[in-house]
Parts: sequence; C-alpha cells; structure tokens
Amino acid sequence: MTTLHLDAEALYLELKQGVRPLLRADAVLVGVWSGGAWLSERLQHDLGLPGEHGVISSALHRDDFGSRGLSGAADHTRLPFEVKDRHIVLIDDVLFTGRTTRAVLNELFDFGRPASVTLAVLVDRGGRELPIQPAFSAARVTLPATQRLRLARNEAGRFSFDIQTAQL
Ligand SMILES: O=P(O)(O)OC[C@H]1O[C@H](OP(=O)(O)OP(=O)(O)O)[C@H](O)[C@@H]1O
Repeated sequence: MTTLHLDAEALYLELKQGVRPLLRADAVLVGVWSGGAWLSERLQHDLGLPGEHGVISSALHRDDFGSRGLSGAADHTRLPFEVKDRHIVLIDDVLFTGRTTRAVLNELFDFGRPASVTLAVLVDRGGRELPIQPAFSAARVTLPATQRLRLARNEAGRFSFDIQTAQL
C-alpha cells in the first residue's frame, strides 16, 4: 500500500467550502458509508449544522455482488430524519464508476421521495459508467482502473488517502 500524493486534509477544507452553497434551508447531509460518512460527520460539526447527519450504505442495492461478494456487506444506513420532501446533500470520498451512487440513490428512495438530491465528493477520479455527476468535487484525478483510492482516518480524526493496486 502506498500513499497517493493528495492532501486529504487540504481537500477536506475545499469540500467544506464547496458544500456550503449546496445547503439550502432544511437540507441534510448524508454520507456514503464508509469514507463519506466520516466526511459528513466532520462537516456536520464544522459547518455548525443542526441535528444529525445521515449515513447511507450501498450494500443492499449493489449490482456487483458477483465480484465483491455478499459477505460482510453490513447495512450501515442510518437516516435519523424524514427523507420525504427533504433536500439531501450526498457526500462521498471518491466518485469513480458511479455505481455506488446509483445503489445509494435506490437505498435513499426506499425511505421516501426527497425534494432533491445533490452529490459532493472529495475526489472525482473519472471513469464513469453511469450518467452521474457531482455538483462539487474538491479534486479530479486520473488513475489506472487497477488502483483503488480510499480515504483513511487516523485515531485523531485526520484524513489521508490510501491507494491500493490490485494484483493481476
Ligand atoms: O463510483 P464507484 O465506482 O462506485 O466507486 C466509488 C465508491 O468506491 C469507494 O467505496 P468502496 O466501495 O471502496 O467502499 P468503502 O467506502 O467502504 O471503502 C468510495 O468510497 C465510493 O463509495
């Protein structure tokens, strides 16, 4: 495992600025498990938002069980507010094919029909396989498809990136 030369803490600060204008009155943050949930937790605090942020999991609606397997696919969804008619700001660490976002949207709509859903991400790495685009991304990078980019968080809550290269 190597560390990608991307400053996750600096990008987090950009994300915080980018999310501000997306927050209409009564909008709620929903972080995609797991990296997006960490980001949402910190954004909720740093932006001084009232109430609790939500966490949403793609586990129950993924289209790639065949390659990822079902084992350990715990459902971490926790939405402690009414979804119906709310403006939802989805937060994720990395946007790649868009398949996680698609699965998460299905999960979200199981809880109600939101007024709107907006997506903000720390890193957009391109490679989309679905027509999904973020309203804000703090960085855009190009990586080989064999590399997996993930957000990491240390015990002090500070962010960094891990990049793993798949063994061919
Ligand atoms: O656009 P996609 O191709 O779906 O990829 C993006 C997703 O991949 C990563 O999650 P991952 O599946 O690695 O799980 P994790 O967040 O638990 O590490 C990332 O956190 C996004 O949720």
